[in-house]
Amino acid sequence: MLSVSDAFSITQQHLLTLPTETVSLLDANGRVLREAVCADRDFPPFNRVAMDGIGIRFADYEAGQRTFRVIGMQRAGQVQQSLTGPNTCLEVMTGAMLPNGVDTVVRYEEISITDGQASIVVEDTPFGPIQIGQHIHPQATDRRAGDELLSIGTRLGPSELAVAASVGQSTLTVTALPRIALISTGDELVAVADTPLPYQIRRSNTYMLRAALASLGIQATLHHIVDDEDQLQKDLFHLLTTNDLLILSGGVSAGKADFVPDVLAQLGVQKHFHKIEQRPGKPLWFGTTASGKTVFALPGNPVSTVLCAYRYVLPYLQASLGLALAPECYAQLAESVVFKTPITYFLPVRLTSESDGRMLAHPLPGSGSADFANLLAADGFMELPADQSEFGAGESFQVWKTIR
Ligand SMILES: Nc1nc2c(c(=O)[nH]1)N[C@H]1C(S)=C(S)[C@@H](COP(=O)(O)OP(=O)(O)OC[C@H]3O[C@@H](n4cnc5c(N)ncnc54)[C@H](O)[C@@H]3O)O[C@H]1N2
Ligand code: MOO
Ligand SMILES: [Mg+2]
Repeated sequence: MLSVSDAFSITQQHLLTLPTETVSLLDANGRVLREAVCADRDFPPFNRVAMDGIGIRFADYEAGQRTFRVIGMQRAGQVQQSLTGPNTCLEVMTGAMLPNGVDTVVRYEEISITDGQASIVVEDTPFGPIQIGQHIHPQATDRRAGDELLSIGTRLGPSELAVAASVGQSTLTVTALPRIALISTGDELVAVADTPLPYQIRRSNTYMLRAALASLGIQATLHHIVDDEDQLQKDLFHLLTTNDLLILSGGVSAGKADFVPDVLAQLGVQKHFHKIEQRPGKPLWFGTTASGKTVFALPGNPVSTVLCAYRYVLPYLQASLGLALAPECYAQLAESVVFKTPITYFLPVRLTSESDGRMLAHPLPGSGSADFANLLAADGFMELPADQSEFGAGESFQVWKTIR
């Protein structure tokens, strides 16, 4: 059987090829950028006044002058003005262009203005003694015109959208989102609004998957297929033609109604693996078609479905969209754990961050891969390696965080 890391690599070698599309800046939040965004002007584009007050010539101040005749006002959004004559000043506002001849700004808090004369009354300011160049944000000190501000593969969030707006990008080229169908299978599963008979349960896995995919901005559709081989074949054939990715749950293990692997083979989906040395989620099935479609068939036990979604499916989609994989997260076990089976064990954990900077993982073993209520308290799964069976308190391992 396949190790977790080999299974992961295989999925990453068969990514979806997604086209680009152009979206409005207003619709770009959460999307993955496919074009470099460069500065069309310097940042800031002019010497910018950074405090409300007066603009003076430092040489006047250095020569002992403390009172300056106010000859006008330079507000934000006005064409640049000029300081004329010695011992004069202009009132200047934050965001304005620095007037010609001004090299120092003194805040209103440090001056008083009477009869058109501004006098400096506070010399020892919270920023220190008055200095040449103070409270001026010089042109191009942040970025230069032509600098690359956002690179291909950046996920667009609030800061990125502000930068894109400031350089005039009313539209952006991003990765198109894949069309994804989430398919529950099983005769025992009824709709959420139905009242289950004693031998039935309501389907829940596809709702979990839909919410997890929404974290990537993907709105997947929900489907259900009963445990009937012909029906499964008919419905999956149709869903394969109208989607880029199918994510199934259930029907992939050893039961007499577990038709999914056979039906996928009949439909020409090439199997890359079935079963991984892991718990939960052992019977995971992964394959692709000649036309570039992908199928993940996740084990139906809800905790297995959750683990496979976070450990394989979400990283698969991140990489397909052109995103770098999320940084690895590690934590120390808060108490010792024993797991004797020589397979990777994904232990549900609650995380706490300690005042000494450590992240602690508190085990929440629960009662197995059907106990999905146990995940309500979990922040993720700690990946305990297959070649170890005793895991001591304080030992550090990788954690796959779930969305909470
Ligand atoms: N003889 C063996 N039996 C089983 C093995 C095995 O290796 N040999 N593997 C076990 C493991 S591990 C898992 S995990 C499950 C996987 O089962 P399937 O993927 O075939 O899923 P089902 O049989 O359809 O259902 C299993 C379980 O999950 C519930 N389920 C399914 N779908 C949903 C859904 N959408 N929402 C909520 N719950 C769902 C279903 O009712 C069953 O209780 O197989 C073991 N057996
Ligand atoms: O892996 Mo199954 O997921 O152990 O129940
Ligand atoms: Mg089964």
